[in-house]
This record gives sequence, C-alpha cells and structure tokens, in this order.
Amino acid sequence: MVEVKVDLADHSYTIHILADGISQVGQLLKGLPLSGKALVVTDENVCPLYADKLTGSLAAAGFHPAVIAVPPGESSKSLATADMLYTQAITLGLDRKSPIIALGGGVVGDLAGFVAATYLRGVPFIQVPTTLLAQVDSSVGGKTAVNHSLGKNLIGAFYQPGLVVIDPLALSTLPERELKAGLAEVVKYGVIADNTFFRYLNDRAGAILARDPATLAEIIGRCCKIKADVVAQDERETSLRMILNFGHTIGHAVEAVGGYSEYNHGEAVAVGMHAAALISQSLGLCSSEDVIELKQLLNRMGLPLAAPGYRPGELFSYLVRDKKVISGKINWVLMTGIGQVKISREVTEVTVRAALEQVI
Ligand SMILES: NC(=O)c1ccc[n+]([C@@H]2O[C@H](COP(=O)([O-])OP(=O)(O)OC[C@H]3O[C@@H](n4cnc5c(N)ncnc54)[C@H](O)[C@@H]3O)[C@@H](O)[C@H]2O)c1
Ligand SMILES: O=C(O)C(=O)C[C@@H](O)[C@H](O)[C@H](O)COP(=O)(O)O
Ligand SMILES: [Zn+2]
Repeated sequence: MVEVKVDLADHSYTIHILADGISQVGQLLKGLPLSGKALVVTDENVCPLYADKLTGSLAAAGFHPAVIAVPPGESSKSLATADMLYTQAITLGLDRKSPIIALGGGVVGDLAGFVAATYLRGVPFIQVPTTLLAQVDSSVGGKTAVNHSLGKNLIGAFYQPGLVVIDPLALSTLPERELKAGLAEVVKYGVIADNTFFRYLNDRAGAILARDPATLAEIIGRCCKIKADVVAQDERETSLRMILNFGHTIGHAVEAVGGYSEYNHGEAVAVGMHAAALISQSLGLCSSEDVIELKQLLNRMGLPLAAPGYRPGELFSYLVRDKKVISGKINWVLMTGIGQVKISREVTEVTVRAALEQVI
C-alpha cells in the first residue's frame, strides 16, 4: 500500500493506493466524522462491475449506501444531471455529514464532486477512481465541474475530497482506449515536471500497455505525488497549478468541437500537448528534438497527434473562453524542455493559428 498526503492545512487528505482498495473504503471511512447515509454516484458501465463491492464494504462499516448510476460519457457532466442528483439527495434525506462517493472515471468524479460542493453548501466528498486518468489526475486536487454548451468545465468549484482510494486492480476491466487516454495525462506529468519519469515511460511503454500491475502502481504513485505537490503549493491555480493544464487549452477546444464524443479527454489533451509543443518550438523555448521526443512517446502510447479535418477558426473560438484567460490574454503553458514548462502571456494569434494548422 502507498499513501500520498495532499497537504492543504485544515483540508489535507490522504490518497491510498491499495490493491482491492474498493473493498476497504468502508473501513477507511470509519475514522472520519460522517453520518450513516451515503450516496454512491457511479456510471452505468462501472456500476455492475464494482458497485456491489463498494456498497458491501460500506454496509460492513455501518453505512447505509444508496447508488445512482448516470449514463457513461461526458454528456453526464451537466447541470441537468447535477439537478437530478440534488433531487435524489434531498429525497434520500442526506444531511451535512452524509458522504457523496464518486465511483468511476473523471466524469463521475467531476460531477459528484460538484454536487458535493454545492448540496447543502458542501457535504463530505470521497473519490474512488476506476480509470487510469482518474487515478493519476482527476481524483486528486479538488477541481470539480460540469460543462456548459459554450465550453468545457465552465461551471464548477474547487472542492477537495476528504479521502481518495485508488484500487489499481480496477484497471483490469478498463477498455484499451480509456487506458491510453489516461496515459496522455501521465505523459503530461513527465513533460511538466520530471524528465526522469518521461524517460521511464519511454522505457516501460510495453509493460504499461500490457498493464503490468507493478508498473501501473508505480506510475500512479509518481503522478499522484507530482500532482499533490503542485496542488499543495497553489490550490486555486493562481500561478504554479497552471502547469497541470499543459495541452489543455487546445485540448479542451478539440473536445468541444468534436461534441465531446469524437475525441475523449486524454486524446484531445494529446493533440493539445503536440500543439503546445509546436508553439513552444516556434518561440524558441524548446528544441525540435524535444518536440520529436514528445511526439514519439505519445505515438508509442497509442495517442493521436492531430485532429484531421478540424477548422482552426472553430478551435480558436473556444480558446478565448479558456479559464486561463485573464484580461483577454491566455496564459499559455509552454515547454522549455522535457521536464520543465513556463507560463507565457505573449503568444500571438498568428503563432497559435500556425500550430493549429499543423495539428488538423
Ligand atoms: N478534475 C480534474 O482535475 C480532472 C483531471 C483530468 C480530467 N478530468 C475530467 O475527467 C473526465 C475524463 O475522465 P475519464 O477519462 O476517466 O473518462 P470517463 O469518466 O468518461 O470514463 C471513461 C469510460 O470508462 C468507463 N470505465 C470507468 N472505469 C472503468 C473500469 N474500471 N472498467 C471498465 N470501464 C470503466 C466509463 O464508464 C467510461 O465509459 C473529463 O470530463 C475531464 O475533463 C478532470
Ligand atoms: O488539476 C488541474 O489543475 C488540472 O488542470 C488537471 C487537468 O488534467 C484537468 O483536465 C482539469 O479538469 C482541467 O482544468 P480546467 O481548469 O482547464 O477545466
Ligand atoms: Zn486533463
């Protein structure tokens, strides 16, 4: 078992990376000040796989869990689904100490977290992530959100979980495409913070794609440590935390233009990281070799480098609504080499459009 602490003063919490952790959630919750009723939010794919295991563990620890499964996919990250969950929470009589437990990928985590942040002005929130992407990224750090028709994650709150329980065994049932999506965020950590980790991913690509349990547990732990460290320094993304958004400005635009169905989040971020690398190179911040290395690793992980057929103008219209836009200028996260990035507000539209042309 590996434990990673997210150090945030009075709302610090622990990430438990634990084989068969889903069966131990009830036990781990026993130490927290919670009341008996609990709401498990999951999706219709994950529910038949893992909900009984989780509710069994909760019941054994004295909780009375109800389970709601939303349709899988990005369309559930909506105010309409949040409203349905509020109605259920009220009807079930959940009180201010009743935990809302997210069992699933980033969609369920972001949605359930947003509901937990807002129901009764905030109730305890627990993350039990079941995709690689959620285990290395979305379950940690407290970004919760739903989408708006005008852009991704535009309605949300920073709201930290009280506990994160990561069960790497849950990845055994994950579809191949979703494993690869998670690897996009894994590669991101190498680029933004850790050259050695980037090289490790290159060396271990075969074992990762073959789901070698020890290798997956190792990368989950390393990613969680990097994210916990960044979030502890800048919880609300006033500065340093922006680095976790590498590839996301263009990535979110790719997701939105594709109606959130053509490219999943990880695939879109892979395209966005390629574009951000091209912008970095054209500004002289990194070398062409750095860009090639990134492209090769993304390729090795089975991720796309381009979104063929997309129109730069349409992509551009989403960029201006990025959450990192301040006073009309985007804070771009740019590569200065493999393992380091910087924030720049001085990127012209011409430079951005030139990079977009190369990824469509
Ligand atoms: N809050 C954050 O910091 C943060 C970080 C990264 C991404 N995100 C968000 O996360 C979302 C993407 O999350 P995701 O990639 O986990 O996608 P997802 O939640 O849509 O899950 C992907 C698919 O895998 C299925 N699934 C999940 N676990 C499974 C398992 N163990 N076995 C079989 N099937 C399983 C789901 O039903 C779904 O069909 C996006 O909305 C993105 O914006 C948030
Ligand atoms: O935790 C963060 O900070 C991140 O930026 C992690 C990203 O991987 C994640 O996709 C996040 O939801 C994007 O945030 P947003 O603020 O651009 O919506
Ligand atoms: Zn992301």
